[in-house]
Amino acid sequence: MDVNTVADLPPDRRRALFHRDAGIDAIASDVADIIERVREEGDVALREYAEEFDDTTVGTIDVTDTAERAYEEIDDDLGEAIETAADNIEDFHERQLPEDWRAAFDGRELGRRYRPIERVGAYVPGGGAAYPSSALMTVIPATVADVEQVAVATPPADELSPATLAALHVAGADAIHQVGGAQAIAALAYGTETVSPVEKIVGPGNRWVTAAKAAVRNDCAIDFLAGPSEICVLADDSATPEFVAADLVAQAEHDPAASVVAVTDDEELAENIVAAVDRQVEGREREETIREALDNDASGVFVARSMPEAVLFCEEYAAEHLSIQADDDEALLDRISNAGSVFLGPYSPVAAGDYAAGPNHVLPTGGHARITGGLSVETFLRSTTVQRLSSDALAALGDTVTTLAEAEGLEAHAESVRVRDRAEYE
Ligand SMILES: NC(=O)c1ccc[n+]([C@@H]2O[C@H](COP(=O)([O-])OP(=O)(O)OC[C@H]3O[C@@H](n4cnc5c(N)ncnc54)[C@H](O)[C@@H]3O)[C@@H](O)[C@H]2O)c1
Ligand SMILES: N[C@H](CO)Cc1c[nH]c[nH+]1
Ligand SMILES: [Zn+2]
Repeated sequence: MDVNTVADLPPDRRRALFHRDAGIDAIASDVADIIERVREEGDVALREYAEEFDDTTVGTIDVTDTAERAYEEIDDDLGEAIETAADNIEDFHERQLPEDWRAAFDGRELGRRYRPIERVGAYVPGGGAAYPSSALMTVIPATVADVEQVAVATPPADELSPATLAALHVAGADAIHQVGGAQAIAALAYGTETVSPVEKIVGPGNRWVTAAKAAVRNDCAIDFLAGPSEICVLADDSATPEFVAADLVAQAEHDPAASVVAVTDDEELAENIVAAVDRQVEGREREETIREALDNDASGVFVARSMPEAVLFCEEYAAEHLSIQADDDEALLDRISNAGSVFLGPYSPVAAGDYAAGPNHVLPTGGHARITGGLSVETFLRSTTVQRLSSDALAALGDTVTTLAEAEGLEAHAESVRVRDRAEYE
């Protein structure tokens, strides 16, 4: 991990940072082949890919009935942690449920109503580490939205993670399939003998999962691209280097393709963050993954000439997670628009939000925070508008509609209004 000056960043480094893609584009054609094979060969392909990519032989793909037992058998401490996290996530997401509404607009009765999508697929990662937290983060908002069928795909293993299965039980998953990577996304999008196709796929994953979501999105809705993890820490001289470093190392631990950056106006702090990172990485269980992530071109510590310049850097980077560790964090927050989730102050480590604070940890990566927020109850709802016009309200609007219809050359549209103005139909 190196220290760089924001003002002197060469164009290729700016591209690596601000147009980062975590290696997703490079595997698009391999992913297309995997998807094609799953569409042609169904479960046979899923089993063969499990041997090839997950190094395991899959017996039954549908493992739904193992979740309850896993929940009963896990340690009490783990069970309690899952329940506490689940309660906090549920509380936060219940606040997001929108109300149907109707209102009068000059005689026009207009409104909006919300209904859940019927069949949703949730991807719960599990290649390098098990992700019971992602089980809670994907399935709970779907159940809060009242989705009828939530089908989960999670990578196969000789022994599936009991914590993930237990979390899926607590969250209320309806079906659980052991299938991972691009093949899981293909199975959820198009169906196989065992996996029923869904209407929308949600959830995070590595670059294989993310590239596959991008590839199927014309045939099956997706939430957004939630790929290898990212963090940007915006810090001033009040920040504690050990805290900043710990947050960078934590997100680096997810994936060699993770992007972890810190930006500050204080050169000494930048040097101290790098030194603290070095101290913290040494001897870590996932040291190799962390080092690769820290050393990739989309990671680094950056020195800006001022805090406004540091804020601009954050806006351009558009992080999945933005941590603000600075004196006037609320004033800095006011100037930020592009971030999946913002963590304010020294005692709000991203890891708290990853697991248990309540907000969703499935968040847009690769700069997609410029255009979308993270997973929410709304992700699982579709809205329908409703309109009722009285004859007076239609009469009041008639000239506007017919004039615009004629301007568009759509005479039948105009006539469908005029016909209602004739006495014989009353
Ligand atoms: N953005 C978010 O909201 C968010 C949230 C949680 C986790 N994540 C990310 O999820 C990811 C989890 O990654 P993971 O790898 O542990 O689990 P994963 O479940 O995402 O991926 C594992 C699967 O990848 C496939 N795969 C691996 N190597 C392959 C290859 N060479 N060719 C084809 N397929 C291959 C395998 O099929 C395997 O089942 C990390 O990148 C983490 O940062 C993101
Ligand atoms: N930081 C991840 C999102 O990028 C979420 C997570 C799950 N477990 C630990 N962390
Ligand atoms: Zn994390």
